[in-house]
Amino acid sequence: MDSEHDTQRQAGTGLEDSARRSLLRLIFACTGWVLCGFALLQFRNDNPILAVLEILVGLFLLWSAWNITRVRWLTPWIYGYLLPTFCFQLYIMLMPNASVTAFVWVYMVPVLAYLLLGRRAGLLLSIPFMVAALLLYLWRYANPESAAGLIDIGNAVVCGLMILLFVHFYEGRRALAQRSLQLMAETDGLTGVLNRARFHQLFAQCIEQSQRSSDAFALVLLDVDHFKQVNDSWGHEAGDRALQHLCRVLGQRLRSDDVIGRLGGEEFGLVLRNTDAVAAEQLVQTLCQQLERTPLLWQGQPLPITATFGVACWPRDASDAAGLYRCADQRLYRGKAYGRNRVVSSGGALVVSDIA
Ligand SMILES: Nc1nc2c(ncn2[C@@H]2O[C@H](COP(=O)(O)OP(=O)(O)OP(=O)(O)O)[C@@H](O)[C@H]2O)c(=O)[nH]1
Repeated sequence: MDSEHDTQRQAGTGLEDSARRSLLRLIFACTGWVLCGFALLQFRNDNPILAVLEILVGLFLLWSAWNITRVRWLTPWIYGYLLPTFCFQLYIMLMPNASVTAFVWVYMVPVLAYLLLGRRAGLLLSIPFMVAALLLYLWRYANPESAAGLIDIGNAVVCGLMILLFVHFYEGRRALAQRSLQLMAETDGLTGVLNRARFHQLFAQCIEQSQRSSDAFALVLLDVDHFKQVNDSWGHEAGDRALQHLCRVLGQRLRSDDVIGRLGGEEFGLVLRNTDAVAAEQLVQTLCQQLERTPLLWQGQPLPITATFGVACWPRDASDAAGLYRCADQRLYRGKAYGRNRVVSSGGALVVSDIA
């Protein structure tokens, strides 16, 4: 549920954050040194203004390479580098005494744009710069009257198109692979809900957000009743199907921003965002009853599945994550002790589910 939104968001931005920072550091350092080197050549080429400019920008990039791992928002730095760099490449092609080989730098445009921005933004940024570079090339250097001139144009255009095509294809496959790896790392293979580690991560994030915004939310821990008997009587495969069935039933009632995770064996956790104590108790009651009324059909026979729920509400029941977890856990085990198939949601009170 939540993991899907998260992974989709990340997969659309090119490399993951830490890899983008490392790559930017490398790019800034390389560009910084290259600019300082080229500045010396510009001095020799009688172009002191450009030389000074290149030295200043080169030094700034070397300083940025040192600091890029610490900046908070990366995207402005990426655009702040790519846009001036791509414009500068076009400007160099316009300079009267520019070398014809300055044109080759344009082939870096799709490589950098796709790696740093992902497929969509990479394509949108690459196309206008590559088209502009092609028009400049045709205007300045093209000689379509001779066969050799036509071959030059063909080389420049086809090479650019092939780089764009390969990078586009590669970035699509890479993003897909990253998304499926991330899903595997964050979800439980049997039920498809979040695994324990990811659940705890999102739970901690929810605590942090609620501390800032003072929004209420609920943590629910639940454990399938007499699950050993399900395995012993119907077999392990039926037990597996029962766990999948439970997650399906829960998932049908939860909202898309609620979190559901498997904490181990037959124990699950829910984080109900923006839900106060009253709403949480009502919802969990409904979940408990819904589960009881929806048996798993196994080999043509109804296999009853019930669970016991412990509900703890933020900020009513605790002032930190560990306290809230402990509270929900204690309520779950109190529910087990009182006979199972019920919701325990506050103090010593038991809210017994509607068992016929
Ligand atoms: N089929 C299946 N069984 C599992 C899985 N994970 C844990 N189990 C089984 O779940 C059972 C849990 O048994 P217990 O801890 O005694 O709990 P219970 O029988 O549900 O009893 P109460 O929780 O007290 O109601 C064990 O038999 C585990 O082998 C799984 O992924 N698939």
